[in-house]
Amino acid sequence: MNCIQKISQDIYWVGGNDRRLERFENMFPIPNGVCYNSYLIVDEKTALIDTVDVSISALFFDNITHVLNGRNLDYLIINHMEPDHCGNIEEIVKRYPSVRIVGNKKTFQFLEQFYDYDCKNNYLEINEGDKLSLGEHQLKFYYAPMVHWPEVMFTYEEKEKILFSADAFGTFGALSGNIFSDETDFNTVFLEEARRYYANIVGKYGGQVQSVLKKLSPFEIKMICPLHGPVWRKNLPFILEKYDYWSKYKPEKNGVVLVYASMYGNTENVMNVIASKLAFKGITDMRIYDVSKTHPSYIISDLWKYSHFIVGSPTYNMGLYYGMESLLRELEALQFQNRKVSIVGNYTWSCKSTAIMQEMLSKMKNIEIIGKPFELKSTMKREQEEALENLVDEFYQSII
Ligand SMILES: Cc1cc2nc3c(=O)[nH]c(=O)nc-3n(C[C@H](O)[C@H](O)[C@H](O)COP(=O)(O)O)c2cc1C
Repeated sequence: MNCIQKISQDIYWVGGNDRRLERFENMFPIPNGVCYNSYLIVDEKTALIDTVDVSISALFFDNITHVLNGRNLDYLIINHMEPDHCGNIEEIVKRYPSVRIVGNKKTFQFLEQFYDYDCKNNYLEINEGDKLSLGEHQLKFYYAPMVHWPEVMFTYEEKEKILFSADAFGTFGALSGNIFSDETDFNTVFLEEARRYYANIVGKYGGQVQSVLKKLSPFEIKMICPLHGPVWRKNLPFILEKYDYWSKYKPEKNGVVLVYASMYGNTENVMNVIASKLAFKGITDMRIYDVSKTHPSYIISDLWKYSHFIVGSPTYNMGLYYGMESLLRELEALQFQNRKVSIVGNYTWSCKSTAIMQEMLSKMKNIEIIGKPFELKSTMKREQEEALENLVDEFYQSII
């Protein structure tokens, strides 16, 4: 049974949800599932914009068949060649042998790398700014390299001023019937997941996102149709502003995330003491995470949101506790920048954690280390209280 949505007079959502998948990219937990969006434009010519993951192929073909209602599919536009959107190209060509597959040079290169099916005769290669007429609807193609793969392009529909934005402006989370973000309680249901999706998946490519935002700025956009999550129709400035902040690595909020590793609870204890002292001084809405408990994608998402953070970790095998090391490596790989941080190290016989955290953080762009790193020798002693108080003071002053 088909399950479609109309997003305008001639444009249909023919995607679907997956609430069974445990991890997106086999890495990121998705407790609220995910949706794969695909859009079908019905005009003098018909055009499908991207396909879906193979996990929902049966539903997808029910949807297309229903909307086409016996008509042929003339074009398949591939904005993004990642398998969660491309799993059905071969089946599309088998069902609609005359379909023209619209993509750029890199799209076709990737298509041939992933799939053996030879459909070269179907290719319609476009360049930046090329136009395709469907009748009343005119499509224009713009490259959006590394948002978040090199072949990515955006398709702009000129009549209704709709931007088909590939993975940009997407979010984790399945749809609950409502296709438009303004029909959802977006801030409660999706915002945290949209940030987690951005920070972890697109986060590394802030510069490229900024270039695309500049490229789009002269266009009038009435709707944004991403490949995951709800469609943006009202309140477009809200998501555009979020993207501007996220891609500039600009914190959305003055606030603190405390992240620690701890085996016996002593580093954890100091992090709690620091948070309590900051709370006493008036800092609100802090977040504390144990790297062994919380998936890094959630921690990274909050680090993207807040202006300040504190890291605490014991020494482990003359190195840094693995979970903390992995988190800091991931942040560096994501080009995380523009934050203020303080450090808490712990050890029993030879301290390495403090220096390693310092070194890893200093490799990141514009990460300012506040105060003298606070070091514990197994547990915090009374005579260290003044030093901790001083660090908290300095850290507090850097927030207000
Ligand atoms: C497997 C293992 C390796 C460790 N390696 C070191 C080390 O190389 N140097 C050191 O000084 N302490 C090392 N420690 C000790 C812890 O860093 C130390 O006890 C610390 O105080 C634990 O902090 P916590 O109470 O927050 O877990 C190691 C502990 C474990 C279990």
